[in-house]
Amino acid sequence: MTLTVEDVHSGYGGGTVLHGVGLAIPTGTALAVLGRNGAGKTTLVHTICGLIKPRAGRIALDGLELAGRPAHRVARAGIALVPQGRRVFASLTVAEHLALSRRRGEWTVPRVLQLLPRLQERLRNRGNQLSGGEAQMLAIARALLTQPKVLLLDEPCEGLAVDLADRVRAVVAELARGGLTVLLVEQQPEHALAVADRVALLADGMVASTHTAAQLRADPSLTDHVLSVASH
Ligand SMILES: Nc1ncnc2c1ncn2[C@@H]1O[C@H](COP(=O)(O)OP(=O)(O)OP(=O)(O)O)[C@@H](O)[C@H]1O
Repeated sequence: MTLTVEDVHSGYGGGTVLHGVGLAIPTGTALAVLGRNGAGKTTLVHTICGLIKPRAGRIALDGLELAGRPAHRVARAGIALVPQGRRVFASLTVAEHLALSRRRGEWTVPRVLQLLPRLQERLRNRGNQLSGGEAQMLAIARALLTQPKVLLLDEPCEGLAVDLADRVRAVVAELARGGLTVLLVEQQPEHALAVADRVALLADGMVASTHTAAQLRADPSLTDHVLSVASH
């Protein structure tokens, strides 16, 4: 399904963080949103999935308007979030996490374990016994078991060892190739390019520019003005 975000304004209390964000992610493609710390990336994904109510703007899934709907309604419409920091429960086992997330649909527990075989070996381990990479795999598995059409991933490779981060990115790229619509929040351009077809640069609460992966590979300096600390 195509996710469309138009002129979204959002923030906390008296402060506005997003000042008119616009994006469109066609079915089966992956868009990475790149931006510095505090640029508003998490605010954007939380606004899309209904955890923060936007002050203005439109958020639609294949034309179905979702802006302002509560998170459980947005989830039911087919948008799942893999949150920053994984958010797994310390005292629940992997098997219990999977059982709690499961909804009827094409993603079954055996299918997610096939995609993420490391979890198969950890089914009886509790959340606090998992490595960062395993917890990230579990966070992705949980999201898939809700049968999403759109997957939002907030810095999924943050804090992971290089080989595990590569594995997580490979899984996300495979999901997009399989037809999921993916929005990936990243801070490193090279990580975004490992997964995304297109990259949106977020600065000062707005999309400063959007580039194809090929354009960014050909001219890495395109990200300089939004990512370099010196320019601010
Ligand atoms: N719960 C909150 N209440 C008030 N302000 C917040 C809250 N969460 C974030 N902010 C502020 O909103 C701005 C954007 O934060 P956000 O977390 O969206 O940025 P980010 O791009 O995801 O950053 P990071 O890369 O550090 O995760 C920051 O100035 C931050 O301090």
